[in-house]
Amino acid sequence: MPKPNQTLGEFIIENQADFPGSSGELSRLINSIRLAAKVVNHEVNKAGLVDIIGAYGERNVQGEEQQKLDVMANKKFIQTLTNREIVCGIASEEEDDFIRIEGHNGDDKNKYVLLMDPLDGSSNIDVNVSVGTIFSIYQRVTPIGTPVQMEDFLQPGNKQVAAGYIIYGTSTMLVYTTGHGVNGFTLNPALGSWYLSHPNMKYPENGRIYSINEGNYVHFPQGVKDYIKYCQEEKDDRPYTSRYIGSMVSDIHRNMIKGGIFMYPQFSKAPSGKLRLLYECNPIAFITEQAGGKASDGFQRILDIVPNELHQRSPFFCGSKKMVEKAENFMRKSAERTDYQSFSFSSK
Ligand SMILES: O=P(O)(O)OC[C@H]1O[C@](O)(COP(=O)(O)O)[C@@H](O)[C@@H]1O
Ligand SMILES: [Mg+2]
Ligand SMILES: [Mg+2]
Repeated sequence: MPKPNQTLGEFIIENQADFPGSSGELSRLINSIRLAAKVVNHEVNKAGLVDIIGAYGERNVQGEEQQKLDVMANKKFIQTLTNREIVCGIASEEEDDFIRIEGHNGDDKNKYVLLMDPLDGSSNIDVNVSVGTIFSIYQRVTPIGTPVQMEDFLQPGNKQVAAGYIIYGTSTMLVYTTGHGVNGFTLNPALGSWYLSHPNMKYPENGRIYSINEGNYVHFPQGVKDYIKYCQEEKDDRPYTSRYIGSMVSDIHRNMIKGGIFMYPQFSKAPSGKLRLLYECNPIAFITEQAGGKASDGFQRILDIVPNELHQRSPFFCGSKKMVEKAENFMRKSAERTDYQSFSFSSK
């Protein structure tokens, strides 16, 4: 049972017991992430003082303008994990292809791959609003000792062995799961140590916060419009409160503590949604389910989606179980109506 104010280092050692016979490689990997997060936190906190905000001048594989902090965070995580020879491969939002990480003897001795969104909420960097880092860890499926392959990364989310996020906000927190519940650690900047501040995090089953970029309203599927109307209706415990930070990690973190739903659906300008399945939706969905919440693409469980591309996108509905179920009902009903209308139109 987690002890309040336990340090992350102590917690990792103590929870090694969750993995009888394990090599300790996953613990060392979490430890490396803990270190990289501190390095990035240090840079994020200086944003505005040093020349680290603004555009980097290049576009990533998704065609998005990279921010200097995107590139810095990407570099720091890759450097830290490479130096510690703790993964056999890394995939990142800021890298076109996956990176093979060889040991210093040129061997491929490690069994884990890491996928990451090094800086989440890039549009908020310059305006001093909280941003984050998201990571997802899998055991490779190709033999140890051979070069890592694309199939090691294109695994469904239900195969994750660990996932987490770091939030660089009013305080800096690392929240993660290894499939045994969700725990949150707060960095004490003076001591440089992470302390267990949020043991055993649980989503309230229901909530009163809905989180979506309503600026896209007219382009949303009818089911989403119906659900937003439902949230805004003067009835029972509604209307709900609308909150949207625009950094997914921060919106999700708030909803997990207070109860709520976060939605980034498909819409006419983004037919598959915006968020990336492998390093945004999957890790957040794993944490959400481990905290008693629910995550889907409006119809299917996110963790059961079988990926076929490294940077593929997915619609995302995530949060308190009852709220996500309600939103899914509206999506299903409107889909049935559309099917009926297209059927009745086609049969005429
Ligand atoms: O500005 P929009 O379209 O609402 O998008 C905001 C969403 O995009 C993101 O910023 C995408 O993540 P990145 O910043 O890592 O590219 C999410 O954090 C956020 O929820
Ligand atoms: Mg992101
Ligand atoms: Mg990003």
